Amino acid sequence: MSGRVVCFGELLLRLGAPGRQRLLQSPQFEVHVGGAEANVAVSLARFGHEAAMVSVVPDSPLGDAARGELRRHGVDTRAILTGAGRMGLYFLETGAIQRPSRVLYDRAGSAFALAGAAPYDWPALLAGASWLHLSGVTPALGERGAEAAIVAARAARDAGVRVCFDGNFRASLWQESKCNPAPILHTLMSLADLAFADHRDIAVVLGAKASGASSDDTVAAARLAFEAFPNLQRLACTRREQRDVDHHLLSASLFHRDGGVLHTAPRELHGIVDRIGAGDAFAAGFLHGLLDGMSDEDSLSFALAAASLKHSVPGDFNLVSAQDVNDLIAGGGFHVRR
Ligand SMILES: O=C(O)C(=O)C[C@H](O)[C@H](O)COP(=O)(O)O
Repeated sequence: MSGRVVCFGELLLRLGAPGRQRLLQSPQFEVHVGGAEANVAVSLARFGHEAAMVSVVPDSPLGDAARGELRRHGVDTRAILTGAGRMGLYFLETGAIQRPSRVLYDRAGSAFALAGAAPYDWPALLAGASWLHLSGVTPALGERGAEAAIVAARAARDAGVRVCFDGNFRASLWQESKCNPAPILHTLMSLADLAFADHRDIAVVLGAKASGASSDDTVAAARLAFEAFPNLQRLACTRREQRDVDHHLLSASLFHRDGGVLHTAPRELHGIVDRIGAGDAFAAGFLHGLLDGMSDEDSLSFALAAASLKHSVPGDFNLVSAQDVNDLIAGGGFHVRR
């Protein structure tokens, strides 16, 4: 069992300070293409699925390069349109010892944010799709982004295409947008069949009702989400415990509308190379499980292993195959494979 997955969101360029340097400590940046939903599209394509990206980039060498990078990884890029505006950027400074990593967005006025809902012919784009994937990043770009995300999710529901929504709460973007996230995210969650959200995302949407849910009480937050959102069938999240900047424990939970709850054992991640994109790798891993007809337990285990492997790969994309993930699950060890 497989199916086409349509991912909708902004393509970004990441400009990362090399190694563990501070931003602009030296005159170089390492450039990677990213963006939450594009990261999911690349993972799914690498896992063997038909993944299409729907977006708008500027008609410029930067937009062309970003589109080309997705195509190189097997994503269907025919619905990456061009429009007026700039390329969205983010700057990354990777932390070390007691200095945390920092992301600085520079994406106001991007072609994607300016485009709003207008350019997309959703019935055509969704034809033959089994899922639409989108995230809380798009509505955080401002009123036009919020409208675009809601129109896309409604079109998917109207077309009988399941909606996968990743909360991806970005406080700095919401602040800049001057919009109130709660009602917009509430609408999007109400359209989703599958959501990636933890107790903090749920508290943003449901306010005081869920804010009592501590990190030990994601179960209660999930219950509130199922009450509030009748279309929601499954809710998944990761939990990260940081031992130090390069040593984390990553585990995952899955909640099902029928009351089923699954928690994985933590995976221990030492010597982290790059954690950005691990949440997107998790979402793609879980979707892969569902598309391949795996049980919820196996899908969750695959998703966690995929997210864990992302920590070993520089850049936003999780450049691993389903075989790499299955090898990790099988406990293949760390000998050089020859
Ligand atoms: O698209 C955006 O606005 C982004 O922030 C791009 C980020 O590279 C990914 O979304 C990473 O997110 P995680 O998987 O949670 O680490």
